[in-house]
Amino acid sequence: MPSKQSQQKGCAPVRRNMSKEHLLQELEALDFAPDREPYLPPPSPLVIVISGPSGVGKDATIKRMQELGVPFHFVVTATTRPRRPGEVHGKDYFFVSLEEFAEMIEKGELLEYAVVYGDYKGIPKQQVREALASGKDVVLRIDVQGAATIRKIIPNAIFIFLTAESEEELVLRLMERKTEPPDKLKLRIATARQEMKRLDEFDYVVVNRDGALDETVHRICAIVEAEKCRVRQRVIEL
Ligand SMILES: Nc1ncnc2c1ncn2[C@@H]1O[C@H](COP(=O)(O)OP(=O)(O)OP(=O)(O)O)[C@@H](O)[C@H]1O
Ligand SMILES: Nc1nc2c(ncn2[C@@H]2O[C@H](COP(=O)(O)O)[C@@H](O)[C@H]2O)c(=O)[nH]1
Repeated sequence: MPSKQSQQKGCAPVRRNMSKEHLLQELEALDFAPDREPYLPPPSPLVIVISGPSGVGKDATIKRMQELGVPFHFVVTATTRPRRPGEVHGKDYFFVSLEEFAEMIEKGELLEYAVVYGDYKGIPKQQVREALASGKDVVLRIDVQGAATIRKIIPNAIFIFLTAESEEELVLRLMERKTEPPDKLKLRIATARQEMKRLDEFDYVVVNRDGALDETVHRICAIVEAEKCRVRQRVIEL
């Protein structure tokens, strides 16, 4: 820690009292022109996969990130699942018919697709490409089997596993959400048990604690920030 005296004398930052223009003029007088190019290129856009069992809070987390103005493109996936009350076409999902989904598969428009709890779900390839081309980070919200597929296609993506603190907490969240009848809810819990065993396939795990959504968002942002400071950037090729 420098003493007060050294801060006042020798260590005071030079530029505080002089304009950049003035300093550049001084350099010019010395016949020295520093390179104006930035030392580093801007960090590469990232693909961030947010996965984990049904009901852990993937959607709630992403929505909160959007509310807080975290910059990223959320990929709206396509599904044959019937729309739930309050869900918006083009915002939560692209709700399509079975025939439309089959056509998307046939035309090669989906980066990944799977049957999730009896309905088709898939990631529109073009959306991911366009967002990355515009320099935006891309967030994919998918189930654990989908994350495994994406790891094969985009090995340099960041894989974040979101979990609740316990199975009990997960069940309570799903029950409170009231979106599934009891038999379907049981299937989601049974699937969650299997999915928890695949934690090892992920790069990061974040516990979405009860009532602590902002803490979850903070952790995810911290992961992304750290990734942007990597010396060897993750390069995404699609
Ligand atoms: N940290 C939290 N504390 C309390 N409740 C939460 C928390 N995070 C999410 N929830 C609630 O839990 C329920 C499930 O959350 P959400 O729908 O986001 O889960 P999900 O992982 O996206 O589920 P699915 O995979 O089925 O789409 C919602 O009612 C949500 O408001
Ligand atoms: N493999 C994929 N999983 C997806 C995709 N879009 C959403 N999901 C996941 O499905 C489950 C169930 O979602 P719900 O809205 O019916 O509750 C959940 O884990 C989603 O993240 C996708 O394109 N591919």
